[in-house]
Amino acid sequence: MTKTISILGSTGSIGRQTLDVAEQLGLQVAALTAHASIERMEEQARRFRPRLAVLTDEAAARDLTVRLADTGTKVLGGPQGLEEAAALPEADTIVTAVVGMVGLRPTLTAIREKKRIALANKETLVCAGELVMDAADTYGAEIIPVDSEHSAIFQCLQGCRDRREIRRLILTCSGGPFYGMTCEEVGKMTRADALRHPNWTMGPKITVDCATLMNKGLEVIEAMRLYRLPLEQVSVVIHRQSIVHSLVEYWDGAVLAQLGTPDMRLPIRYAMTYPARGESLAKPLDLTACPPLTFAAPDRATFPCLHLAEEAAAEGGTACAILNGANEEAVRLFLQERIGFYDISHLTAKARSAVSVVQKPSLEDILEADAAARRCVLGD
Ligand SMILES: NC(=O)C1=CN([C@@H]2O[C@H](COP(=O)(O)OP(=O)(O)OC[C@H]3O[C@@H](n4cnc5c(N)ncnc54)[C@H](OP(=O)(O)O)[C@@H]3O)[C@@H](O)[C@H]2O)C=CC1
Ligand SMILES: CC(=O)[C@@H](O)[C@H](O)COP(=O)(O)O
Ligand SMILES: [Mn+2]
Repeated sequence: MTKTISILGSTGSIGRQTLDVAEQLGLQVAALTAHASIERMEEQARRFRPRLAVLTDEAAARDLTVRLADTGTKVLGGPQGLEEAAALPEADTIVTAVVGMVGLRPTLTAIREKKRIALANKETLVCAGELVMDAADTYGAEIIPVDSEHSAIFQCLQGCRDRREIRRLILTCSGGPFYGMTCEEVGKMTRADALRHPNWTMGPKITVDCATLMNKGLEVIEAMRLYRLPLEQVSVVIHRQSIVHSLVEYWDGAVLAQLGTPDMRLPIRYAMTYPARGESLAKPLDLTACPPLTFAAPDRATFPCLHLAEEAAAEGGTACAILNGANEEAVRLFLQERIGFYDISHLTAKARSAVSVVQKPSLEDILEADAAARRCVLGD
């Protein structure tokens, strides 16, 4: 059971909900980090009194130092601050809630420090999942998934003593805001349209990934790495209501599912209280009041990002880091309204064709693959 946390990405959607859970469970907070959200960070630091507050943007960190001068909180600037936060001895649990593969180095640091890692930052596992899981085994660090589907699977695997009993994992997928549209209709969708997720309120990058279905592709890779299963044992089903969070099918035909209202505080809380369960303060799921639960096959032709991710997963090596780096840059351009919706999949496919894949990669190979993919998307 967690007593003291540090949160990497405390000002974001997962970070803020983690602080709500921390308050409810009475946890201490050792460190908070963000990129440039000065006001939100000042408010959080005054409320939770961490020993360390980090803003990776140096100018923002200088401003925060002045603002927090009357508190006992030390302020650091720059990306290396994330690793300092991940290594702080007071924290037993590090919540990785930054967006993007910037979470990779601090996650490795936390693993070396044998922390419990409550992992929301899926891009880290997509780019370097094998390295991360091997390091966790070597150092004896626990990785508890926070992503709702992977938490659901983690919960359905409690009591499974032999992973060879699993026939397949079934990830549910809402289908996003453009479900059921034709390619022609989808091609006209704007930033504002893509940011309207049907069931979840999340940060902008993951919300766009849900609209392209890249989020589900990243989650397929995340599941393969977390549970060390091949692509053939990870499937996707459209479930518009986001009430069944994912399922595990065993070889004897039993299919176990975890259900709940779409509320990230449940998987966040479970990662803190595991193996025990805390109490939810939200309204319980009322099965008689919820809409009919439906299931359908995903449309990989209209949403090519899912297939792009599955192809990268099948190829292995640095293919997933290339996919992820290209997608991060393409989504950034889409959010800046500089490219259209289908340019995200086109640019990602272009980077996958242009950048060579290295098998059995080192950390340096992965970082280089990521950088090359980003250069390809930006035309550098
Ligand atoms: N939101 C959700 O419900 C879910 C999220 N996830 C995953 O969790 C992660 C976080 O998602 P979410 O909370 O939605 O994202 P948000 O965009 O809401 O928050 C991102 C956080 O990361 C910080 N950050 C952004 N860029 C950098 C950077 N370059 N260096 C350091 N810190 C940075 C932000 O700081 P600042 O505010 O200063 O920009 C903010 O604190 C993602 O990997 C996402 O896929 C998984 C499942 C559900
Ligand atoms: C809350 C969460 O875990 C998100 O990753 C969510 O799964 C997004 O929903 P879809 O990808 O199913 O649209
Ligand atoms: Mn998810």
